[in-house]
Parts: sequence; C-alpha cells; structure tokens
Amino acid sequence: MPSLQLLQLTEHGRGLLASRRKALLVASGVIVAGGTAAAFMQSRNSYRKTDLSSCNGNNDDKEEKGKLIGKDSNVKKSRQKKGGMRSLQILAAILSSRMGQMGVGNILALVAIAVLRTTVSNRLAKVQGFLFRSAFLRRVPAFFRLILENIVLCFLQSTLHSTSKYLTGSLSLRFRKILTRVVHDQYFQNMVYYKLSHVDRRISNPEQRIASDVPRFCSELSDLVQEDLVAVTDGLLYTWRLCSYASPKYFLWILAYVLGAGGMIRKFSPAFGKLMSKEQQLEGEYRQLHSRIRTHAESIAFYGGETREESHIQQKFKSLVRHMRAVHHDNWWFGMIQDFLLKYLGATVAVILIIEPFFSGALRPDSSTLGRAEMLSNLRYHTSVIISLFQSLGTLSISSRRLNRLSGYAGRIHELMVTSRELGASDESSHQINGNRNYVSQANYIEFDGVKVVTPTGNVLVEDLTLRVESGSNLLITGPNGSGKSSLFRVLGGLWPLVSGHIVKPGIGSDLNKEIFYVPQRPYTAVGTLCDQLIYPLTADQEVVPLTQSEMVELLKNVDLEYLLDRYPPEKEVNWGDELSLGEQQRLGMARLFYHKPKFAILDECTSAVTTDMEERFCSKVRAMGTSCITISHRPALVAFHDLVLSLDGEGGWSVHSKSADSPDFVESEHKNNHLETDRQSDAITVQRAFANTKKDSTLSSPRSQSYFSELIATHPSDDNNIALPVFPQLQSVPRAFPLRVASMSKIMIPTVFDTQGAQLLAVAILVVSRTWISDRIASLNGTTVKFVLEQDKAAFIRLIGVSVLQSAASSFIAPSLRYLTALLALGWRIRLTKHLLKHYMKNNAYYNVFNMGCAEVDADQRLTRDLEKLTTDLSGLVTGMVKPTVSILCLI
Ligand SMILES: Nc1ncnc2c1ncn2[C@@H]1O[C@H](COP(=O)(O)OP(=O)(O)OP(=O)(O)O)[C@@H](O)[C@H]1O
Repeated sequence: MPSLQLLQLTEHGRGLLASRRKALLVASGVIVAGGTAAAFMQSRNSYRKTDLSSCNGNNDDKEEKGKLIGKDSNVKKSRQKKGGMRSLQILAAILSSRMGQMGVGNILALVAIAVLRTTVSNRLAKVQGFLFRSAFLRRVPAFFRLILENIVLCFLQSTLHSTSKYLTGSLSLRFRKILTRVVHDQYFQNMVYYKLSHVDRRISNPEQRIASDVPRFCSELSDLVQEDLVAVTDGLLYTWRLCSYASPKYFLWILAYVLGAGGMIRKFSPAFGKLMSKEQQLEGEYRQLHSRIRTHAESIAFYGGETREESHIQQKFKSLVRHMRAVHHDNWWFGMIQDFLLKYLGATVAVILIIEPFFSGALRPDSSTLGRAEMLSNLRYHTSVIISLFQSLGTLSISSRRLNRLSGYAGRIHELMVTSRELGASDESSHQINGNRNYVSQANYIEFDGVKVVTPTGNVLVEDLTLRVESGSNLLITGPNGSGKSSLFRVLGGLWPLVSGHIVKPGIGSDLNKEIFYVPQRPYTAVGTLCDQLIYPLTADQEVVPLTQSEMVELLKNVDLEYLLDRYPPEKEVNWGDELSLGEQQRLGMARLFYHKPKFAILDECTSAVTTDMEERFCSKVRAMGTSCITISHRPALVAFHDLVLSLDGEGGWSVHSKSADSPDFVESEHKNNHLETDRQSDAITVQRAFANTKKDSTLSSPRSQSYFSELIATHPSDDNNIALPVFPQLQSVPRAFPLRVASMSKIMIPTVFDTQGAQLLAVAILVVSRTWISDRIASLNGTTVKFVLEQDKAAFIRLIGVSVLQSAASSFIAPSLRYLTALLALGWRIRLTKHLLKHYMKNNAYYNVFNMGCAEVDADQRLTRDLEKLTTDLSGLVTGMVKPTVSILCLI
C-alpha cells in the first residue's frame, strides 16, 4: 500500500499533532457549548421582549407576564400549530382536486425524474467505486472506459437536475394559478374586497396575502414535493441495495437514529409558522405605508407632511427589523441543534456504519491485492449508499419543520378565504330570507321600509327610515356631514349589511349597476383609454353595441370635456387619476352616467367640484334622459330638480318634504330621536330652511341672474404678447454607469471598514477559516480511516470516532453561525439603504416628483420595499459565497 504509507508521519510529528489537536478540540468544544447556550438565551430573551412589548408597552410587570406567557404559550402554540396544519390540509385538498390532468402529469413527470435521478446516482457511485479499483489494479483501458461512463452519467445527472427544477417551477406556477383563482373568485364576489377593508377589518392587507403569500406558499410547497419525492425514491432504492449486499440492521440503525434525532428536533423547534406569518404581516404593513405615500403624494406634499410620514414609515420598518432579528436568532440556535443532530453527528454515525462491515461484516477485505482493490471499490459504493440513506431519511424527518413553516403561509391564505366566503355569503343570505324582518326584494322602484343604518363600528346613523322613490321621481338628500347620507346607499348597495328593515330595489345582484348607477364624490378612474373611462365598469368585450367616435364626442360634449380628445389619442392608456383635475374627473364620471343610462342614478355630491352652471345642466340632462336622480347635496339650488327632499339630522332622525308643499313646515313623514335639539339637529334645520327659501326664491339662486363682477379691472394679455413658455422640466431618469452606481452603493453599505458590517464580514472570514481547517481535518480523518480498515485496527478507529464527534460539534456551530451572519449582513444593509433612500425620497417632494414628472413608471414604493429586500439578501449571499472560496484557497496555499 504505497499510497497509504506516504500518509504516515514521524513519531515526533504525530505526537506534536496529537497534542495540538487535543487543545484545539477542547477549545472548539468550549466555543460550541458556550455559543449555543448564548444564542439560545439571547434569542429567548429578545423574543420574550418582543412578545411583551407587543402585548403591552409597560415593562413593570414583565416577570408576571413572563410567567403567564410561559403557561399559556404551550396551549396557544399547539392550537396555532393545529390550525395552521388544518389550513395546510385544506389548501392541499383544493390544489389536488383542481390541478387537472396537466397537474397530475407534472407530478408524474417529477416522480419519473426522481426515479431516474436515483438510478443514475446509484450507477455513478458504482462507477466511481470501479474507478478506484481499476486505478488500484492499474487497468488503464477499463479506467478510461469508466471515466467516459462517469462523464456521460454526470451529464445525465445535470440534465435531470435542471429538468426537475423546471418541472418544480411549472408545478409552483400551476399551484399559484389555482389558489389565486380561488381567492380572486371569493374576493371579487359580493363586494368582499370592500367589506374586508371597510367593514370587517379582521384581515389587514389582503393584497399582501394574495400577491406575496400565495406565490411563496406555492413555491415552497412545490420544492417540498420535489425534494420529498427524491428522498422517497432514494430511500427505497438504497434500502433495497443495502439489504442486498449487507445486513438490514444498518438500515434499522439509520432509521432509529433519524427518527430519534427528528423527534428531538421537533421538540426544540420554534413556531416557525407563526414567526413567518407575523413577518409577512409586518412586511405587508410596511409596504402598505409606501403605497399610501404614492397614492396621496400630492396631498402630503401640499401639507408638507413628509417628516410625519417618514417617522411613521421608520417606526413600521423598525418593528419589522426587530421581528426579523428575533427570527434570525431562532434560526441560529435551532440551526445548531438541527445541523449537529442531522448533519454532523449523523455523519459520524454514518462513518461507523460505513466502516463497521469492513471490520466484521460481509465486506471485510482479504489481504490479497485484488481483495484490497475490491475493498476500495466497495467502500466508495457503500459510503454513497449510507450517505444517501441518511440524507433521504433526514430530508423526510425535517419535512415536518418545513410543513410547519408552510403552515404559516397556509394559515394566512386560508383565513383570507374563510373570511371572504363569510362576507360574500352574508350578502346572499339577506336576499333570500323573506321570512325575516330584514331582507331585500326586487321591484321597479326603490323603497326603504323601517330601515336602520348602522356603521360597522355599531353607531346608529338613521333610525327606522321609511321612504319610497318611484321610477320617474327625484329625491334630494341633505343633512350635516357624517349624518349618514352616503351610508344609506352603502346599505342599499349591499356594502354594509341590512341590520333591520326591508329594502326594495330594482336589479338585485349582478344587474345592480344597470338599474342603479352610483356616481361617487371621490371619482374613480380606471387605468386605460378615454373610451375605457366612459364605458366603465364594462370592458370593450362586454359592450353590446360598441361606442362610436361620434357618440364618444357627444358624451364628452355633455360635460364640456371634448378637448380631452385633442390632448389624448384615443388608443393612449393614461393614469387619469394623476393627470386630470378633480372637477375633470367628476365630469368624466357624469359622462359615464350618460353612457349607461340607468333607471336610477345616485349622485353622491358628484358635482361638488364642478361649476354650478355645469351642475344644473347635468341635472336637467339626467332628468331629460328619463333617469330618476337620488342626489346627495349641500347646494340648495339643486332642489329645483327634485320632487322630494329627505333631511337627515345626524342623530338618527329624518324628515321628508314634498315639492308640492310651499311651506318648509309641511312634513310628509318624519322620525325624531328625542325632544332636545342638539347642535347637529339645529345644523340640519338651518340646511332645511335654506332649501325651503331656495324653493321660494329659486330665480334668485340662479348664478346666471347674478353678477359677480361689477367693474373690469384687468384681463389676460392678448395673444400677440404671449411669450412661449419653456416645456415643463422632466426628471432625468437616465441611470448612471453601472460601476459608478456600484461604487456609490458600496459607500452607503460599508462607509468604513470598522463598522458593524465590516466586523460582520471579518467574523464571516474567521468562521470560514475555521470551517476550512475542520474540513481539512475531516478529509485527513477519512484517509486515516481507510488506513485503519486496511490494517484492521479497531482501537485506533474508535479513537478516531471520538475526535470526529468533537469536530462535528464545531462544524454544527460554524455553519448556522455563517448563515446567521449572512442574514444579519443582509438586514444591516437593508437598514442602511432604506435609511439613505428614505432621506432623499422624503426630501424636496421627491416622492411626488418621482411619479408626476415623467417618471410615473418608476414604482418607487416597490423598489424601496421588495426590491431592496431581494437585493440585500442576494448581495450578502454573494459576498459570503465569495469569501468562502477565497479564504479556503488562501488557507490551502
Ligand atoms: N367603514 C366605516 N366604518 C366605521 N364608520 C364609518 C365607516 N364609513 C363611514 N363611517 C361613519 O359613518 C358616518 C356617516 O358617514 P357618511 O359617509 O354616510 O356621511 P355623509 O352624511 O355622507 O357625510 P358627508 O356629507 O361628509 O359626505 C360618519 O360618521 C363616518 O365616520
């Protein structure tokens, strides 16, 4: 055995190495034990602190609460776990029932690939064993033939690997399509999207659950399916192989070890599902604040509210960072336990199982050259079998932890589905139950019969309202701010539940918009062409008779907006909400009404931002069209266009005046809450009197009969004197050169070498040096092991196993610590970049300019949140990934 003899050291060298090794092993043992304990304690403390502060800001009764939390947490934890797992089962059932033939085909293809991968890797291990044998026996032709086979198998393996990745990606996409469709169906049914955020409020940020939790859940689930399939096929094939050439006891030992270790891991495992769910919630709230800034940029800029907004965003970001730190800590100490039990101690147990049959089992080598060559070949193959079995059973045993993590996402998605279903169903039931006191029925008119309007928070706005609006008559609703004028229609439209009374209206359900068309005070403009605005909510495909160019001109002329046709080409898609003034948007809303020609139109102060002239023209045109108006307005001039006036007093009381009555005292019907006149009621009476007076002197109220200006003082200069103004300055969005961008980003991320991130990078380098040293020791141990097998030196082999256990412990400290430092590095960079960008983003109205000066396509909120998170995670992974080989190469040199 010349090659093994070369490994022998001198007596002195061996002694020196042995004493050094002992010292290093003791030191690493102390570091590991201390590190694990410190990480565990720190993590517990920080987690408890976070929990307490989220329960109550007061720290005085911390101890008492700690005890309480200790008692309750176990019950709560297991309840949450069960709830999450139940949600996971339900989502899995939905996915399997809806995936169809293509989905089944996808999974079958993954099974086939898993079987092929296992077969190829089994053959590869065999071929590599044969390679050792032919090299040992110096059989050159066989060696080259085996090298060729090895190359072909490696190529096959990489092809199968990427095919498997592709199929996993497709499966994830299929899962996403199914779940998104299911969630969307419920979300868009019966105005659930409105009720979730305005009425129910159990679910914050449903959009985060749909757009972020669903894809993450699907991607992790498909990865789990793929990895578990490979683990099962590996487990089955290698168990069969092992039992065919050695005793089944080896398999039983592995199984017992993995089950025991898996059980211990489960015992220690933090509630990852709950942690993940909270992380998603905090991330959603943080993103929500950024999109609010985008939506309300102009108002914030006019108020100069950036400091207030920035501090709010910083606060949310801080709570997200605090939670992420706690999660990283938990991952750290738990990673040490998991890595030690499954990876490193597992590897030591594997070494015993690999070598044992070569000492006493069926694979014991004989002393001939051929026997030794056979032993090398068998050792390579047997090593591969045992390692693969450990890996596959290990993967299966930690599946529960991964399922626990998945259950966090599943819980959030399922909660959204259940709440949506509940909110959607509650609407349907109120339509059907005719025996109940509160129900909705269909007729050609609108009637409220004993209807009570109650806000989602339980405030009664209108008591016992009884009122009928026939088709062809017009109703004006008035009353102080917040008296419930709009809320009346929230109940009529089914946005708020009907708690008591009976409503009759035309077109229940899907036909509602055809019969009753609501024009809100805050106009809504969809992204699209000008034509899309007019036909909204219909799409071009849904139009029975497509809108012609001349009809479009006519509609726009009705509201004096025909100049928009010159400004915007017909096919141009515009974000109208950003480009039109409030009055223009309101007029677009009016034009929409002329397009739809509904039976009833609810005009909810929809003319508040247009001129009184326009308002009056609009009202008379709507009447001429044959549409009955129900108008909410504070403008007395509009009374001329209505037959009935409903006045709300803001205290639950109401009264109805008919047009035929000259006197304001003529009350057709009324309901008063109490006899004492409150401020709001006297406010309501003042408004009523104004309306009554207007009825008497309606000619006086006409703006056309009054002259606002008695004397002309100045007018605009004539066209000849007009000087051409420069074009409005547009922001330059041309990016700087890539190296310059990288340089300025590095300056923000690592301003000095001696800061936290610099220290973290140094710690990464130290850990990588230790890891390289340990890997080197393990490699040398493996060589020595082969020597002991060939010498059949059992005692030396057992000593070696002891050393291996300690080295494993050190490794199980280093690997999770590296992962932890990488995560901390990413978090630190994210904090730095966020702070830096926010400082500039919230200064000099940059958050407004970015959307309104030619950079509307720059989705700054997305870039500040999701993109920054991805960038820093990838970057820290890349940096530690680069440090690792660099340090390893330096160590080797
Ligand atoms: N989603 C909601 N949850 C709880 N309370 C609400 C909700 N929406 C409205 N309210 C409350 O209901 C009351 C009536 O609101 P509503 O919009 O009907 O007023 P209004 O009479 O139309 O007022 P204005 O003249 O100012 O438009 C207000 O006090 C408001 O705060």
